[in-house]
Amino acid sequence: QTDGITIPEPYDTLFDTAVEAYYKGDWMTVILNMERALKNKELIRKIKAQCRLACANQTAFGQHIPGVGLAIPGTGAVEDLGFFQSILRRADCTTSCESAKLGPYTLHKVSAEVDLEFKKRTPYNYLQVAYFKIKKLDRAVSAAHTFFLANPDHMEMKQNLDYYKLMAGVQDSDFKDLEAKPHMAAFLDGKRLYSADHFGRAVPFFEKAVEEFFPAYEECRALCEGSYDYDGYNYMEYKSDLFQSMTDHFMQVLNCKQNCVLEMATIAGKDKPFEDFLPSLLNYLQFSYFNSDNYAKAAECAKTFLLFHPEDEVMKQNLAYYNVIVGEEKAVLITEIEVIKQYYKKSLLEKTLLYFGYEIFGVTFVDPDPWTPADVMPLKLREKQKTDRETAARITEEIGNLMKEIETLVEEKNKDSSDLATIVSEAPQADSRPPALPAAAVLFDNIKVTMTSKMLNGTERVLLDGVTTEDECRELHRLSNAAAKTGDGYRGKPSPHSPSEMFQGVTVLKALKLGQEGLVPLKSARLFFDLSEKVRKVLESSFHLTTPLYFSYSHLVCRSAIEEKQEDREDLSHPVHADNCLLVSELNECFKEPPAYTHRDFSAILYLNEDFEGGDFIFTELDGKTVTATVRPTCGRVVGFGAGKENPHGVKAVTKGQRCAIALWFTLDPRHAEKERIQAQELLTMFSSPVDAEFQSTAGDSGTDTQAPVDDSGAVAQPEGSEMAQAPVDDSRPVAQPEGSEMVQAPKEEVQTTAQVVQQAEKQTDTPDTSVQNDVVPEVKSASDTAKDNTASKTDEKPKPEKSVKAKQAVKTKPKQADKTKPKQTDKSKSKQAEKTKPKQAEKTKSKQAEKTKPKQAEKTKPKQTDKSKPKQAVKKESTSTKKAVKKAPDSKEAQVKTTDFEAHKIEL
Ligand SMILES: O=C(O)CCC(=O)C(=O)O
Ligand SMILES: [Fe+2]
Repeated sequence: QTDGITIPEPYDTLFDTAVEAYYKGDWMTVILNMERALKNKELIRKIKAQCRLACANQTAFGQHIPGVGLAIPGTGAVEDLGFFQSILRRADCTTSCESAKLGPYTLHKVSAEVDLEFKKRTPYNYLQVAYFKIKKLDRAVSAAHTFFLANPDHMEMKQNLDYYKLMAGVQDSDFKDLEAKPHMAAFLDGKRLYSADHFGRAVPFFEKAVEEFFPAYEECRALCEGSYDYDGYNYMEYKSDLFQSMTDHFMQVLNCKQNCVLEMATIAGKDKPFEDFLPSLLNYLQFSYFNSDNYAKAAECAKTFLLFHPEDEVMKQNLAYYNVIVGEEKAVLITEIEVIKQYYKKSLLEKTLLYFGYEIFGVTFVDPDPWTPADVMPLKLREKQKTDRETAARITEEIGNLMKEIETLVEEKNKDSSDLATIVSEAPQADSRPPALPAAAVLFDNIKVTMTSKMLNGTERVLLDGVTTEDECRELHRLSNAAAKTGDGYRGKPSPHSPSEMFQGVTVLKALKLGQEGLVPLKSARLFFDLSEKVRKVLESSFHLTTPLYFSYSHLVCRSAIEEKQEDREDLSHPVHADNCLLVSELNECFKEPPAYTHRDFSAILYLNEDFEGGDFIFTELDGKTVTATVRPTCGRVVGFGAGKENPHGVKAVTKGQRCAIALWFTLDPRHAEKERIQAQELLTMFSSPVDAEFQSTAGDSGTDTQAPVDDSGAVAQPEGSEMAQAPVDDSRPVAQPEGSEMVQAPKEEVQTTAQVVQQAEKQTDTPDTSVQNDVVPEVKSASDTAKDNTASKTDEKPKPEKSVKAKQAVKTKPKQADKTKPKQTDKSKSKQAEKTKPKQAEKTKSKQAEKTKPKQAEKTKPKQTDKSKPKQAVKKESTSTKKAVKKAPDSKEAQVKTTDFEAHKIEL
């Protein structure tokens, strides 16, 4: 506390306290601290923005050049000093304002990790659980809703929400977005009404959206005036002179400010901001005004829209139409909306400066707006971009040719059907390397290398065939289904990756346990164990490893298409991800840091069947979209690959039938060798001891079918390799929350020791549903491991961002989704032109003149007119308007392009 002002407590500390309390089940402390963390974060944001905006007012530079809004510091040495004087005063003002209200700068600096948690709305995930536990349902619901909006792929939260909807005492109004940005909330409300043709009712919402846009925009911009980001520079070596360093920092700030447009246009949980937000908003508003007979306002909006898109034919025609109705005299007095005009001018000027910085200093500027006139970009840059585009096109063509050559090569190679031994002996080996482990070919002579890294267009990739026999495939397929019947690692939940598929998984230890209990044939469980060992050896050999691979995790897993959920399906069965790093496809980066399983070095999938549709395995580039190779699963085929960033991969939607495979992850580091594997080995040794011989035979006889209620805990089950531990919902899901089961579900058990795992596995039969949090176990650690990284793993224990979310989102940009939310404008703009003689328009037009000349155009944007439009008239105009609509319509179809991209460079096997 200073001078009666209370300095807000840092929100990262509050967050940590809340998380700690969560694991102790101290719900009140969770709520108190998490709510305060959210409040303080917002408060700090507000204070900073207010300080900077107020100081900008107090220490504005010079006069404004009329019509441009550019400040001039003056001319001559004395005025130059005046300029710097203003700078000093501004610095004094903001620094003292901020430090008086917030304390020292470092107090509120948070790590990128914490920042990400708040961006992902993780606090609401904790709050949801805490409020649920203390029976504050309305709060739990709004927290759940708020979280889900930003994490729409979160299946657990979806289930919670579905559950809440059915609960007594929960109101529709409880489903609130607690983080809604007022302008976006108003816009979305308006858009909903608009889509339902309630134009008049949409007007106040769109108006509010415009009104709320600017304060939020200014706040966002003020927050850009932070410290210089030395990213990419060595701070110690950074030696720019006064003006260069001022320029560097200023360019960064200006870039950030320009990008506020995108922040304003971002909708929680959507991967792409709303395109061309402000002009689109004006477009919606003009048409809503038109339909509410407010032609002057419609004209004002149309005029303002034309600032951004002066060549837009439809809007020009609309404006002409409105002008006629309003009357030319009044029409000339209608001007663009002032605040938007200023915005436009300022933004253009900023772009000019940024392009200057780009051209002269090489500070990259990617224009966030689609409306910038071409000549704002300096000629040289334009030419450079043109050459770059041409080069890119040429490279694409060359790659295409190369691919063809490769394909021919592949065909030829396949003819030779080279076996592993040849490949191994051909492979270049560094002289200094110790001799490779024994070649798998020596051990297993039926195995063929079908494709090498090169053929698969990547590095550390291999495709092997003949690893198992048809009989073995069938046996393991049966095992998977038998194990699933007794309960799978996913508790009968649908796939954690796609709502259109069912997932079932079983680990080696789980299978052996089931075998021991006589619920599945022990022989099959043993086969599972043996085959995974075989793959391990083959992989060591294929990659010419000189040190052994250790198992990190093994999983027999099936994905089944849910028949009635296949229509209009656009998602993948398994979103593109990498197995040991967090893929952020937007950045073309993969971060090798927790919660990724960073110790995983190699992955292999052994396929067991092919009688299903879809389900191809794909390798992509780091963008998560460009497919570099496709593998069709088939019995006995293994795709092996390095688990890192060089191998982003995913699984295409399984649209019919069931796809089964053994997924294996390996590490080179013996310290990370899977403890469960050792347990499994011990069990196997025990089974083969004479004492158990009798038991074994009964187990074998018991067949695959059983009615016995068996725990489905899959105590060690873990979501797919790439998937990280999930949020607390997992263990607190209201559905999974019978009183008394609390102990088992306590979050602190989330990370289990091997001892616990085994104990739990042993208790299985009498605890039918103890599995709740088991499949969120990030990694089974030994007791000593757990103790060892107790401090470090504090963050590990937090609900973790789902690793593949980003990749998922990137892949998900689907045409249909875009369509769903589309206003009918695209259709409308098509139809308008054709609509010349429409009854509605005739009715609406107030003057004869108007009727004669304008109706068609205004009508263009009308909903539902498509049907009515006259074929002949439509033909010619429609083609142009369609194009335009695609470009300018608020929800453009651009997303479609992505899906096509996704198929690029595909090599089918
Ligand atoms: O099943 C497959 O083909 C791949 C699965 C995968 O990539 C994973 O589980 O990490
Ligand atoms: Fe994977």
